[in-house]
Amino acid sequence: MQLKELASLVMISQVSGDEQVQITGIQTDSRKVQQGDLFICLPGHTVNGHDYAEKAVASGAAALVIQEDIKDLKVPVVKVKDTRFAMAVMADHFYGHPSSRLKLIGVTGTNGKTTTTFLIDRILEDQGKRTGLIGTIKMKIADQFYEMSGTTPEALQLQQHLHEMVEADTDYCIMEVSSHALEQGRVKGSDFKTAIFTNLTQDHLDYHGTMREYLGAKGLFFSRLGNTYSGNENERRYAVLNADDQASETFAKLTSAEVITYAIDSHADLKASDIRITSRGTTFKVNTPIGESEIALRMVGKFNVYNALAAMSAGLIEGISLEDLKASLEAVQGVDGRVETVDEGQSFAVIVDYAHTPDGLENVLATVKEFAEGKVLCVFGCGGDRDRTKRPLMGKIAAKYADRILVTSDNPRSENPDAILLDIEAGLTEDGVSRERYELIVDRKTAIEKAIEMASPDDVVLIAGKGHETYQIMNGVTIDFDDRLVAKEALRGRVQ
Ligand SMILES: CC(=O)N[C@H]1[C@@H](OP(=O)(O)OP(=O)(O)OC[C@H]2O[C@@H](n3ccc(=O)[nH]c3=O)[C@H](O)[C@@H]2O)O[C@H](CO)[C@@H](O)[C@@H]1O[C@H](C)C(=O)N[C@@H](C)C(=O)N[C@H](CCC(=O)O)C(=O)O
Ligand SMILES: Nc1ncnc2c1ncn2[C@@H]1O[C@H](COP(=O)(O)OP(=O)(O)OP(=O)(O)O)[C@@H](O)[C@H]1O
Ligand SMILES: N[C@H](CCC[C@H](N)C(=O)O)C(=O)O
Ligand SMILES: [Mg+2]
Repeated sequence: MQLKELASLVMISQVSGDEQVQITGIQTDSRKVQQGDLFICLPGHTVNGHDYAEKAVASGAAALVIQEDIKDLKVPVVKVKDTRFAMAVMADHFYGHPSSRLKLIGVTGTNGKTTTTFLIDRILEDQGKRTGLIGTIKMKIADQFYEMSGTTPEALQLQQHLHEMVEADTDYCIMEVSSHALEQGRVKGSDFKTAIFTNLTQDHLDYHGTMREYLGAKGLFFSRLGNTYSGNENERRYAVLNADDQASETFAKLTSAEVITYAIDSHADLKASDIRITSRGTTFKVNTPIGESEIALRMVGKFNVYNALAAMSAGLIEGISLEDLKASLEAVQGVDGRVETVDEGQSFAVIVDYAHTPDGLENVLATVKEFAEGKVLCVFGCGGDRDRTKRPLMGKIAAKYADRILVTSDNPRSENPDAILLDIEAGLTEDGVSRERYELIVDRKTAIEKAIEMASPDDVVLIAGKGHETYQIMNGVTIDFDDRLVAKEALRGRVQ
């Protein structure tokens, strides 16, 4: 493709040099540039991509896209106002508008994105569809799996992955859309058929600043949806909203797509009732626009009823029958690291969960409390280089629900691990929790071993925060660490 074809996508752009130069790839990381690539310089949060322009040229970049002037460049240059915007539209064009060649379903919200995408994936696969999945745990293209380093890829990688899915003949891509992604325009250029909202509670205030800004970022997903709607079958767009979350009112007003609601407490198109939770699963009744059903999930927790309702809504949009939705949802064993039990035949329960926000922790602790016959022991921490204000809140929640609390490390990253524990302790002790009820143990392995050692028959040990993660990032170094394996080892070593 010629440079001028890509440059013409951005109205306010200026090309210097040969605009007929051939572009064979697009890259935003100088370390990955190959001969013939177009290197797009992104301003960045830590470093400035413009500083790597020369390196990119030395590695073979055929042309550059910049938003800041760079002197003495030896290749053609396109100057634009916003290289992130240019990246999104150029990548979408370069890869042949992949999002218009498959059905794209996106899930946003503070908690429940991964779980909901997995449920939708299962529902569609059971209909014989070829699916792609992009999110926190993995990327899937038909039957191939790939490691992911974040939740929502940058626009360039996203368009590339969608293109790979089109090439692999997938009918759908179901993806998680994080608030960071929305704020940074990572999904610009992606045409979603269905946009799903799970919930909005506190997280990521380090990045968004206030809940208002965080709400604004999520709102971008719905305001950009359905603007081309004309009644044509292929142009129909849907916003699936959780009516029990007040943010949904805002999103319903922002979108021109058809709104479908789900809820447990409020009036909604899909409404669940008669929820029953045991240590083995959750049953509920559901009223939908096409009839009633009774569902027995193998997944534990009221929050999973919300995730199931969101997934059912996506299924109904695709014309799937209630019987089939029920069969698919009931077949799901669970999602990796989400309320996952570790069973070595012990007399108490050990559960690993990915709750890493105040709301997530409160939900999972409330769920565990509901079926625990003995004490609840909770091992958890809070991530470093992330929202600090959630630390005391999570401490307070642990004190409210758990009988014994072991505060420990959860990816302290570049921060002092002891200082993070003290931030959590400040909230934990706010309501006068006694000193015997909690301990601060920086080493996560020791904390897990201790909780397992302390447990009595019928107790529940909840290890929260890392779920499927297989690493711990401490002092900037990443080491292998898997809560489930550590718990297994500790259970095997325990004197029963
Ligand atoms: C705050 C944030 O979102 N940062 C993302 C951002 O990094 P950045 O802007 O700091 O990039 P940078 O490192 O300054 O580099 C700027 C430019 O220089 C280029 N560069 C850099 C070095 C070099 O040698 N050569 C070179 O060309 C880089 O490729 C980049 O284009 O762009 C990078 C490349 O796309 C991302 O990897 C990075 O995610 C970081 C690692 C991150 O931790 N992000 C988290 C907060 C995040 O986005 N999380 C959400 C999930 C949250 C949730 O919902 O729970 C997610 O969607 O993953
Ligand atoms: N609908 C929900 N509402 C509240 N909490 C939930 C919900 N679903 C899951 N959780 C809790 O949040 C944790 C994370 O769930 P999940 O991985 O599905 O969310 P996510 O939105 O993908 O998270 P992330 O932003 O880190 O990718 C679960 O382990 C569970 O404790
Ligand atoms: N997507 C979330 C995951 C947090 C998981 C937790 N284990 C942590 O490291 O804080 C984030 O990057 O903020
Ligand atoms: Mg996720």
